[in-house]
Amino acid sequence: MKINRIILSGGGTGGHIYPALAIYNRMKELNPDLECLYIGTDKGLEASIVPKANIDFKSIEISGLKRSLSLDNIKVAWEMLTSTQKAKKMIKDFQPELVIGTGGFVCAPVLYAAAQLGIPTLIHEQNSVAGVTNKFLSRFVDKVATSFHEVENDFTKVSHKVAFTGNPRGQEVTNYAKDEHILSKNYGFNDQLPTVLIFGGSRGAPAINKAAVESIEDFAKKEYQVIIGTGSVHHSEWMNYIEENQIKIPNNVKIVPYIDNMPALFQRIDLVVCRSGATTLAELTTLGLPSILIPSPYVTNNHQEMNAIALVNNQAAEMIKESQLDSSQLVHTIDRMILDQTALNKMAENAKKLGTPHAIDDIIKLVESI
Ligand SMILES: CC(=O)N[C@H]1[C@@H](OP(=O)(O)OP(=O)(O)OC[C@H]2O[C@@H](n3ccc(=O)[nH]c3=O)[C@H](O)[C@@H]2O)O[C@H](CO)[C@@H](O)[C@@H]1O
Repeated sequence: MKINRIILSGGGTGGHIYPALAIYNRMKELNPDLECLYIGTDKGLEASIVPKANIDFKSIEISGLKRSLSLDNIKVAWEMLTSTQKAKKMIKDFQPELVIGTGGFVCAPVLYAAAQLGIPTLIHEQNSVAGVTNKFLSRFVDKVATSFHEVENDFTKVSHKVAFTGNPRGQEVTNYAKDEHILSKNYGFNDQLPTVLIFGGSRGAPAINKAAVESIEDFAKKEYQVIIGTGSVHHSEWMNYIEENQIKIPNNVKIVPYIDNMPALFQRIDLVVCRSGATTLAELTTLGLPSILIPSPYVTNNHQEMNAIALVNNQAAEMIKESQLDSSQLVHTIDRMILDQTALNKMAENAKKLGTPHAIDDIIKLVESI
């Protein structure tokens, strides 16, 4: 079956956006005539990530539904009404054959409008606990693709629509050719030395940034190199901190706001220190990358800790809780892991067993079954 026109929606954070782009990239590879419109909000990361991927981007306005009773929800209900009308117009103008949503509030009006117009719809849930938007939409869409079997508990009333596929980003990251010189070209590093990548999800994590920045003077004495991705909004704050505290950044440490080419960089990384957002974990597992996971304690139902535990239980990662994180704990754990190549290889192997290298193809099959 050839699909020539699709609308994608998903937003707020990278964890919702990159899976949508991964599906698009594969569908475009299979059908070069594919045309795509991405609907997001101007406030989410999609407003910068999607145009960079050369995909047409249109925005609507919608904020998050509060889980508790709140006057703000009246505003959200009003926005939902008006943005559904706006989304309907965009959908009628674009005439898609399929609409896919990958989570985040913006999907609610877009997928709801598409379902009302009778256009085939699919949503993808990345987490082990379903997001509010996906739970709401599951009643109206045709198919619900999942990445954890545990999430089926959140979709019991629509179990006939649910299918496990894994996270599309897992399949996408395996398609990148290895660039042996990416470390020297992009970071001025030695291409031969072990390299650690520290980042806190797509928006950055203050606690991880703090521990990493406070470790810089220790990192200076090490035989490995460290890239710290602070998250765009936090970068200037930490660079000011470094200047005010007269911390000298050594040659084996590089601090950047955001990494645009993560799949390419991952190929040359030996150990990752990061949050345990579901899309990041799909990448780490499919590539077989050892990691130290520091779950965000600020997410719905503590789902990042559950995500992390799934890896830890399979000896595919180590976990440090944010409450126990400081620079000495961080440096000590990195040292212990990076100096033990055999244990690192074993962890990589265990991680790979949890990967989802066929996720997109499984989603495409699911679409074809609608
Ligand atoms: C605080 C919060 O609500 N986090 C949620 C959000 O996280 P978040 O958006 O951080 O999601 P993930 O960790 O799942 O994915 C981040 C994505 O951004 C990429 N990346 C990150 C940093 C960078 O510099 N460059 C870059 O490309 C990663 O490679 C990955 O593809 O969505 C995830 C998927 O629904 C959830 O599991 C997380 O709990």
